[in-house]
Amino acid sequence: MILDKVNSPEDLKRLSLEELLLLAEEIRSEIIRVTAQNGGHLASSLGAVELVLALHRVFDSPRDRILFDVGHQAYAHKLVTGRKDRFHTLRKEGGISGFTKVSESPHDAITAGHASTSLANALGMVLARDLMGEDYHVVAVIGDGALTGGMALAALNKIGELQKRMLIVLNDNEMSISENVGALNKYFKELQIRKWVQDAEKLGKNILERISPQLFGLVDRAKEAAKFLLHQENPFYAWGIRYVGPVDGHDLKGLVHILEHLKALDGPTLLHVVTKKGKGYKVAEADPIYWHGPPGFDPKKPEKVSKGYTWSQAFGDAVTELAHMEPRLFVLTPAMREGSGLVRYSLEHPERYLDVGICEDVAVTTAAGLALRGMKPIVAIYSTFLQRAYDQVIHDVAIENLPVVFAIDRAGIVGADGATHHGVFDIAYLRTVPNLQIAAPKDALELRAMLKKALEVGGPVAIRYPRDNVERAPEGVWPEIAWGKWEVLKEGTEAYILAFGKTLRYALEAAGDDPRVGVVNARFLKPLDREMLRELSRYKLLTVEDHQKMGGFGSAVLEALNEMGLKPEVQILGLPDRFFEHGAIPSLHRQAGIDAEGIRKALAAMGVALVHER
Ligand SMILES: CC(=O)c1sc(CCOP(=O)(O)OP(=O)(O)O)c(C)[n+]1Cc1cnc(C)nc1N
Ligand SMILES: [Mg+2]
Repeated sequence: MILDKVNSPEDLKRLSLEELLLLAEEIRSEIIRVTAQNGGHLASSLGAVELVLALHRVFDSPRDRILFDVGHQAYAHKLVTGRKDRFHTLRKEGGISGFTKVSESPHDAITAGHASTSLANALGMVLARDLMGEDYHVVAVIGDGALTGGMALAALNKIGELQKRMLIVLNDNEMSISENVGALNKYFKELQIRKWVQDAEKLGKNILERISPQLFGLVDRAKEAAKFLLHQENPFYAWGIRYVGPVDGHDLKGLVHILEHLKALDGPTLLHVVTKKGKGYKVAEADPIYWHGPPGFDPKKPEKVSKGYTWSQAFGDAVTELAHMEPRLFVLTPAMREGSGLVRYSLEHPERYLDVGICEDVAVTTAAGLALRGMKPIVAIYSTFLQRAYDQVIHDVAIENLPVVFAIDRAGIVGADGATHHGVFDIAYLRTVPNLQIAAPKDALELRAMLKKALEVGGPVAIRYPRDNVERAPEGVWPEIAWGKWEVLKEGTEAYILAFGKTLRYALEAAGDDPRVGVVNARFLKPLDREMLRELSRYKLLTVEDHQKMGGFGSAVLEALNEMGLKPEVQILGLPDRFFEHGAIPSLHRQAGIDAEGIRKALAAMGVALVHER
């Protein structure tokens, strides 16, 4: 195998073009093999193989800095930068990350996972380079989806003004996770010379060149002039950035040629490459949405596997039904239609659905605008990505107490996507916001009850639920819920575990049938159910949450007890003050001590050693 000879990008420079082409196919097979075992971002990484090889052929990483926006398309990059022997550990606990990670390799220029960060990072690097009088290239690879993020567009504006030497490679496959959205995306389609036109052009060139080189030269110059005119209103020109393209992102030879040329240019240049998401693997090319991030699969017989009924689907089913009952309901997603369970909703209520692109800030403030004019918006958003819109939650929604509902998916540890994707800060960053209420349902029925009630509350409400399966709730059933009230699931004589969401299962498992330990579904985190808390303050209390300990639910309980002048023995279980890497959710929960075992240990330390513990 040629890949056996590649231990660093240096080795790529010694390969012939034929060997490079063979290497691309070997890399594709290795990406498919390992993603089939471990799951991962298959289609994105398959689409970037030639681009990665061309970049590492032309540039000199790690001296030159090559940044990958989101970092999920960088499996080929990992394979040619000394990690091929560890590639089988991709996304596994203790293994290599599924994204680029500075601490993992000198070739990983940024730690990524959240979109749209590469251009501002690159801007910082070129400023540092020039201030320190150093001389290296900075290349940022950004997808058409990531380019819909405000951070990226704002960075372009600054990059164009400063005119620092850097190369931006737009990897345009017309896809985000779903089909890409936005005016720029439409513009790229117009700009792109369709494959069939490119082929026709190549055919025309061959014929014309044979007939009359002069005529060919004339036609070619006319085409270039037309393209130049076409590009004049090119937004990148407005941003002061040299635009080159669109070029075929799978033509390895052509990419190497053009990158060699662009490498010599000064100022900022954007090379627009057109790729096929899932390139080289038929099922992924045919359905880049499913194969964006499949769980494991049989590489010989790749089939879609059902992940079971999830909280996301329970949410999607609930809002789809709700929208028939509430004509002012409007659902927004920042580029996570599938992940947030909104495919059915988007088909049944297209006029009250909006995918804003990868810009959570725009999603939240657009919801504010909708609420100001009488609509009832729901922002469907992952906990980790809501971090991108914290000021918008405060400034545009909470201050005026607007009726916006935040359906916060992936709340808690999420597993293989690791530290950049765990949703473990939202309680802390939301509970300090006045007017905003926070709830966490124990099952799909309670989720339906909370969503329906939240639309009537009249102010902002955040409802958080985990990345997990859940038992389906019957359609058409809308139970009532005592808003703000906790629920005792099991009585106890000595201690009570206050839990919600996913940790409730651990609490019930830990308490078992021991009469001394009660379990409370503390489903309202703000406001807390102070009346029940006062009653329970006669017992020892153990709070448990799938969230950072600092600033979380347990902190809120302590603050409330303090304000009420109550001093029961309280222990808080939550994630310690560090980042959790990628790994299996149960294993990470065990490490954090928030699973049934951790709860039993904490109770034993409080003098309540459970019956089967004796
Ligand atoms: C991995 C992940 O979380 C991805 S990959 C991806 C699509 C990126 O599209 P792009 O065109 O940039 O790349 P492509 O896959 O090669 O087409 C999204 C929306 N997400 C979720 C997401 C949402 N919001 C933010 C701020 N960051 C991320 N990463
Ligand atoms: Mg894309």
